[in-house]
Formats: sequence, structure tokens, C-alpha cells
Amino acid sequence: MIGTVVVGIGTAGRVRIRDLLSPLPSSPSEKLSLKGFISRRTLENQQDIQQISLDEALSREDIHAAIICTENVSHEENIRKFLEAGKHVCVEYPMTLSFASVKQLCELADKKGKILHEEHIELLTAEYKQLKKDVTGKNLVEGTLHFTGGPLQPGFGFIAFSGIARLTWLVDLFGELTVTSANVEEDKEKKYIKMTAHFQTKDKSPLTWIEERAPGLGRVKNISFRFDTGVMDCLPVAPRESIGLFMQDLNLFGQKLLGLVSSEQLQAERKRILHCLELADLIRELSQACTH
Ligand SMILES: NC(=O)C1=CN([C@@H]2O[C@H](COP(=O)(O)OP(=O)(O)OC[C@H]3O[C@@H](n4cnc5c(N)ncnc54)[C@H](OP(=O)(O)O)[C@@H]3O)[C@@H](O)[C@H]2O)C=CC1
Ligand SMILES: C=CC1=C(C)/C(=C/c2[nH]c(/C=C3N=C(/C=C4\NC(=O)C(C)=C4C=C)C(C)=C\3CCC(=O)O)c(CCC(=O)O)c2C)NC1=O
Repeated sequence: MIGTVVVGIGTAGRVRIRDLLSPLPSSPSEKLSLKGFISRRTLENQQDIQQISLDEALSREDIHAAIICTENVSHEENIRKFLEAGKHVCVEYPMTLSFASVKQLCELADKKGKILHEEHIELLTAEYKQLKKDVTGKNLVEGTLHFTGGPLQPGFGFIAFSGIARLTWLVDLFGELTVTSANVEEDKEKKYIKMTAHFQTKDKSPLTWIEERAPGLGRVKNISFRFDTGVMDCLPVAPRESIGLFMQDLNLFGQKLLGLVSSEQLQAERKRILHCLELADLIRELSQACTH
């Protein structure tokens, strides 16, 4: 069994505990055994699981893996500590808040011979799987992805990082991108923020990503993709799958730990993760340059 801890008890951390306690029968997640949770607060038992200290988790030999579910700004330090201690890591996206630190941590994972897995539930939704099928084989002429949502709590980082799920969609659908321009409009008092990033695909087709957050805005993704064969201007409707998104991700992490994922797939995934976070870093640089 792979002894596992959950770090950070918020929305994601609670779902992780729930899934670890009732893994999908006959799936890799059954091999993960929950040994405790870690929090910066002192908490009561969560779903009958006890809190343990970070130092205990890092030093115990029966603990082999950590699932990091804190706000984004704390990911880097937690990942580093667990990898240094020789533990595998699953981290909720985005891995960290800079391209440089992601590169370092990937190298550290390789040096230690440990898995460093970044959760991407946005690629696992039924609607996304259908969208991917619908887009595959079509030639993009131009496209826009516009996300809206409520304001984030502090600690979630620059908006291109907290919104990495949308960028990951674009890269997974249309391949590697080049950033052509980016800017951010913000009204801190009103908790309003809007980022606009322009890209080009390898075929030089323009692609726009807008990420907009303000009180009262619902979590919505609007798409408008123009292909040489016609326009796609709404997301496909697909029935929800029976296996939850975080459970699907836990199985992917479990498969990696059990050596069931090919090195080609691991490399392709890492390439995509590094590319997306590098783009997020460039968007930050360009946005900051235009506000000064
Ligand atoms: N929510 C979702 O649907 C998804 C989230 N993610 C990612 O998961 C990570 C965590 O997000 P999420 O769980 O939504 O964030 P939350 O804001 O719910 O929790 C973040 C951290 O804040 C602390 N915290 C939680 N509740 C309280 C509270 N009442 N008072 C004080 N501190 C509190 C916890 O740390 P501690 O226990 O140490 O105090 C917790 O790990 C992020 O990286 C996010 O990008 C990714 C995909 C989906
Ligand atoms: C209701 C309040 C609510 C909160 C506070 C919330 C937080 C939240 N949801 C996220 C992603 C996500 N959240 C969901 C889904 C959900 N997540 C949920 O907490 C619930 C109830 C669903 C409902 C199905 C999905 C699928 C993603 C992946 C990102 C995406 O598809 O864009 C993220 C990661 C950052 C991001 O991609 O924006 C946060 C912080 N989501 C919410 O819906």
C-alpha cells in the first residue's frame, strides 16, 4: 500500500480525503492508504481521519505520497519539502506560480526518482472530452475562450496561473502557442479583474483567452472557434460521468505510482505543463510591462 497524506483542508482537500476513503473498486486508487491530513490550523478529525504534523509526515517511512491542496502560493514550498523527503507528490493545479520554480521542481523529482503529478480535472470533464473529439481534425481560423467567475481568495496568484485550466484547454486543443500580447484591467475596490491574452497557433491562427472575475459573475466558459468548415460557438452538452473528476485524477496519480503510465505519456504531459506555465509567466511579464 502507498501511504498518503492530504495537505490543506479546503474544498479540494476535503474531496481528496473523501475519495481516498472510498476508492473506486479495482482501480489504482485502492492502493493508496490515507495516513492523516496536514493543516496550518488545528482541526478536529476530518471524516474520522486525524491531523498529523508536517514534520511527522515528512519523516514517517510508511508515508510515501502527499496530495497538496493548499492555495497556490503555498504549493512550491510544500512540493519541495515532500520531494526532498523522498515522497511522491500530487499537486492541484497550478503547480506553482512561476515557470522557473516548476522547472526546478521537475528536475528535483527526477533526481529523487519520484512522481510529481499536477492535477488537471478540467481535461477530465465529459464536456471537455466531447469538445476535444469535436475539434480534432478541424483547422482553426480564429478563436476565443472567455471565462468568467467570482473573485478568488488571496493566495491564488496572478490570474494567468489561477486560470491555467483554461490555457491548458487551448494548448491541448490547438497545440503549442506563442503569446503575441497581453494586458490586465483591474479595479481592486470592486474586486474586478480582466485579463486578455492573444496568441498565435503554429499555423499563425489567432487565439484569444479572456479571464474575467468579479463578484456576482458565474463560473462560465464561452467559446467561439471558427474553423474553415464552420463556427463552434457553444460547448457541447455531455452527460456527467459516474466517476468524479478528482477520483479520475487520483487514479491517474495511482497509475503513475504503479508504473502503469508510459514514459512517452509522462514526457508529453510534462511538456504540456511546462509550456502552459511558461506562457502564464510571459503573460504576467507582458501585462506588468503595459501597466507601468
Ligand atoms: N475547488 C476546486 O474545485 C478546485 C481547486 N483546485 C485547486 O486546489 C487548490 C485549493 O483550492 P480550494 O480547495 O478550492 O481552496 P480553499 O480556499 O477552499 O482552500 C485553500 C486552503 O485554505 C485553507 N483554508 C480552507 N478553509 C479555511 C478556513 N475556513 N479558514 C482558514 N483557512 C482555510 C486550507 O489550508 P489549511 O488547512 O492549511 O489551513 C486550504 O488548503 C488550489 O490550488 C486550486 O487551484 C483545482 C481544481 C478544482
Ligand atoms: C460553488 C463554488 C465554487 C468554488 C468556490 C469553486 C472554486 C474553484 N473551482 C475551481 C475549478 C473547477 N471547479 C470545478 C467544478 C466545481 N468545483 C466546485 O467547488 C463545485 C461545486 C463544482 C461543481 C461541479 C471544475 C470542473 C473545475 C476545473 C476548472 C475548469 O473546468 O475551468 C478552482 C480552481 C481555479 C479555477 O480553475 O478557476 C477553484 C478555486 N468552484 C465552485 O464551483
